[in-house]
Order: sequence, then C-alpha cells, then structure tokens
Amino acid sequence: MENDLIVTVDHVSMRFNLSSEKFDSFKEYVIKSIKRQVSYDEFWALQDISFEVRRGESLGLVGLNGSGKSTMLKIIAGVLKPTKGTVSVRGNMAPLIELGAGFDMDLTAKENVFLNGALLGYNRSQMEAQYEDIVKFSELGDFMNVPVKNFSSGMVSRLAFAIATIGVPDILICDEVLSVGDFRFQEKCEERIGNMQKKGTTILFVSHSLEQVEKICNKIVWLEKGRLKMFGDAKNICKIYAES
Ligand SMILES: Nc1ncnc2c1ncn2[C@@H]1O[C@H](COP(=O)(O)OP(=O)(O)OP(=O)(O)O)[C@@H](O)[C@H]1O
Repeated sequence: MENDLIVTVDHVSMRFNLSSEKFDSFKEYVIKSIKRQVSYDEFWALQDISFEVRRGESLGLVGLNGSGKSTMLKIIAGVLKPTKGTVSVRGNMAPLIELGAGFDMDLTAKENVFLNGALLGYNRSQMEAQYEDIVKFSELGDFMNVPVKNFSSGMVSRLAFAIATIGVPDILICDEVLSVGDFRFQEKCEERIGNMQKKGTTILFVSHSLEQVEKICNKIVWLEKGRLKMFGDAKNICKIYAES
C-alpha cells in the first residue's frame, strides 16, 4: 500500500510575512530592510496540514476564499517551500496554475507553444508532433501567428491548457482552470481531464464549483482558515460542505 502513495503532505504549515509599514520609495524599503528596521506581521496561511493521495485517486480541495487551497497546491507543485513540514511527490507533474503565466506576451501563439513546451521539458520535434493537436484543441487556428498580447484572457487560457495537457502526467494540478473559457470549452477540458484519469493520472483539483469537484474527485481536503477541517470520501464531505 505504501507504494501507492503518490503525494504525501506531512504536517505542513506556511507562514507569510506581511509588511505592516508603508514606504515612500523602494530605496527606503531596501535601506530599512538592510538595517533590519522593517517590521512584519506574521500570517499563517496553512497550519499543520497532513493528508495523502494514492496513485489514480483524484483529490479536490474545497474551502472558502483565503482558506489556503492555492497555497497548498503551490507547495505540492514546488512553487512555494513550506515553512514547516514536508511534501513528498512520486512522479512527474503538469501544473495548471495561473494559466499562461509562462507565456511571453510579445511572441506569437505559435512561438509560445515551443517556448512553453521547452519549459515543460519537451524538445522541438516532440512539440512539432503535438502542434496540430494543440491548435485543434485550443481552436485558435486563425490566431497562431498573432502575438499573445492581443489575445483575450479566455484565448490565453485555452492555449495554455492545450499545451499543458499534451502528455499523460502522473499528476495533474488544476487550480480553478475550469472556470476560464466558455461553457463549451470547459466541457472539452473536463473531457480531457477525464481521459487522463482513465489513463491513471492523479488529479489535484481546486474549484469553487462543487458540481465539478463532485464529478472529478473521489477524495476531498476541506480547508478552513488554513486548517484541515475534513479529509476523506468526496461524496460525504461535499454533502456536509454544501450544507455548512
Ligand atoms: N504570497 C503571499 N503573501 C502573503 N499572503 C499570501 C500570499 N499568498 C497567499 N496569501 C494569503 O494566504 C491566504 C490563503 O490564500 P490562498 O490563495 O491559498 O487561498 P484560496 O483558498 O486559494 O483562496 P481563493 O478561493 O480566494 O482562491 C490568504 O489570506 C492570502 O491572502
């Protein structure tokens, strides 16, 4: 059973330091911070969180705004280092966090396909083999030679989703990605996530749509003000959460 574990979150806490002072200039901030005259308020976004995910399971993170869902996903993705505790991940990950953040807005959509592919670890010929699928899935055929700065936010998200989901990763991290794009495109994304699940991908999923969470996930982590309120079977917890 131990070998089934794909993500283990062990007593994780995350502290952010919030500056409580106002500075007239960046220079003043730098000088005061070198002289250690800047005071911070401590804010614990996550406190003592532990849970585990088994290979092939799909975990939803639910909770109100600011409860720590995105912070938890960023720690699992390795974007943030926890202040306390450890996270161990066995397998490769495709993180869908802040879609389009890796794009160079001055480059065309086509150029960004190859740039993003490289960032995800694919070489040029691998991306060439995937290119037509990316164009077809994102439905941006007429726009591939247009700089991404002229795209709507929905178009940016469609392109980023199409690129990030070309392979079959061990773990797919989705932070609110299905809330972007129109209804029809959301359905396409759900279908693609479903196909990855069938091939064995473990999904870590954040959404404010309980309907989507119930459809995709079989396990739930419920966070409340940075603490773990419940962890377990999706159906039970979604019911209690919806009634809370
Ligand atoms: N880089 C940061 N610096 C300071 N505080 C932060 C930072 N990132 C997140 N926080 C704080 O941590 C708390 C948790 O934020 P997080 O984005 O993880 O919540 P969330 O559950 O994903 O919220 P939402 O549902 O609104 O997306 C919030 O109070 C937020 O202000």
